[in-house]
Amino acid sequence: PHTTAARSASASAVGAASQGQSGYAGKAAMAGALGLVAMASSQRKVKSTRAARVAMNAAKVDSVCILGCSGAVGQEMLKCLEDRDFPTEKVRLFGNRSAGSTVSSKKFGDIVVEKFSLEAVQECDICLMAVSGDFSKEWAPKIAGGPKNTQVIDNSSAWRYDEDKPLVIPEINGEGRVGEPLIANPNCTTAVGAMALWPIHQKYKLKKVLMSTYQAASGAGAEGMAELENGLATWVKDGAVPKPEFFAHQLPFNVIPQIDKFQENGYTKEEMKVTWELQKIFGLDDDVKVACTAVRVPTLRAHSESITVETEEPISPDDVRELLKSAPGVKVVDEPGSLKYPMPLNATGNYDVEVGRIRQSIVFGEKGIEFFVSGDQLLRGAALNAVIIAENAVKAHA
Ligand SMILES: NC(=O)C1=CN([C@@H]2O[C@H](COP(=O)(O)OP(=O)(O)OC[C@H]3O[C@@H](n4cnc5c(N)ncnc54)[C@H](OP(=O)(O)O)[C@@H]3O)[C@@H](O)[C@H]2O)C=CC1
Ligand SMILES: N[C@@H](CC(=O)OP(=O)(O)O)C(=O)O
Repeated sequence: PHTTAARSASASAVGAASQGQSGYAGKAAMAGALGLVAMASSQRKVKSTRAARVAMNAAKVDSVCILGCSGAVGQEMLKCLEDRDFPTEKVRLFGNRSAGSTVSSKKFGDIVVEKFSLEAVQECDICLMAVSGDFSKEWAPKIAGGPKNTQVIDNSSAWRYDEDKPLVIPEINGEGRVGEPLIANPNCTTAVGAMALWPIHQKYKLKKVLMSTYQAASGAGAEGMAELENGLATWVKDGAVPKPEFFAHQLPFNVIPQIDKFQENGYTKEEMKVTWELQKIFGLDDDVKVACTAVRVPTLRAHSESITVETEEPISPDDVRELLKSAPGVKVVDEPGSLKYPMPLNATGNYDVEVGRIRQSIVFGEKGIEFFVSGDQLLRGAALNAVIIAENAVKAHA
């Protein structure tokens, strides 16, 4: 059946593809759209090609599954597995409303989306989870282990703050924990900022971090993207934006300074996630302070952040530029004279987080800098991060 979710997600992906994104970005969005269109229209049965059983210790696994394959993150996970030539014989897809539809994958063939069941997911070596935190709370611990010793890499916030569970950005703190049965992926805003902050912390030691964010509609999932697109399309047609159903307020022509629920201290949960998760991933001392203001903006994809840091050691913009040029997962885009700086449209569909506008802070002087980052939160903050963790797990078991 062609579900509402599949329809709106495919519309979103087509929209992203036609939003002026070039190269990988446009292609990625269009491929996602085509995949969902195929998923919706085709009921073809996938021929069962009984792959030779390859154990986890042969640098290639039998099967990887994506649980939540039709969502904003799940669709990108399949693209990452394809683009990175992930060492697996087979990819299986699980969903709820999308179950029964077919996704056409260039690399893995036609894949029929299966309804979630514990037994079916536990037939896979690795489960990439892109479902809600509540779903993950209930099912991730049951999935991890089982007859295939299934490893779960979870994108939700369910396990991030659990002391026993690794919270991993592979380029930062991935070593040593790749074999754990359940690994948590960070919040997308945290992951995008962390790519630039980690090299700075290692060299100059962070003392204070102040962040303001500009977060795209897709951060709220496929339905968030659809509401932004539909709102703009209706405004063009009728001259008015419909009442919001998904976001708390109208997003077109607006910005909303609330993402997730307010906490007792006046910050939102999204803002506190940045504090909690940078502390855990970087292993920050309690006296290093991190504060964030998280804002939803009417862009489709890629989160941007304005970041000010105070450091223990003197720091200069030129040194930071040089440092970040060789940092993994980072691309320095910092030529104000030729109007080159990070922007979400340019970061969309790219693995690297763009960093620019690097300048000495007039607040913190020689021990402070300010900069701007844009990174594709569906990739760096979710799908790509999870797939790199899984790649490292396969390599480690080889
Ligand atoms: N969007 C983002 O930028 C980021 C999201 N995350 C996290 O990743 C997770 C997924 O987010 P996102 O992709 O945006 O969400 P979406 O709302 O776009 O997608 C949700 C997915 O969950 C599936 N699902 C829901 N209920 C079930 C069920 N009972 N059984 C099987 N599948 C089910 C849906 O399947 P179906 O359509 O078939 O019903 C859909 O594929 C969330 O925990 C989110 O917090 C993390 C970082 C970034
Ligand atoms: N909350 C983020 C995306 C997200 O899903 O984050 P988390 O996985 O921490 O709930 C946003 O809306 O942009």
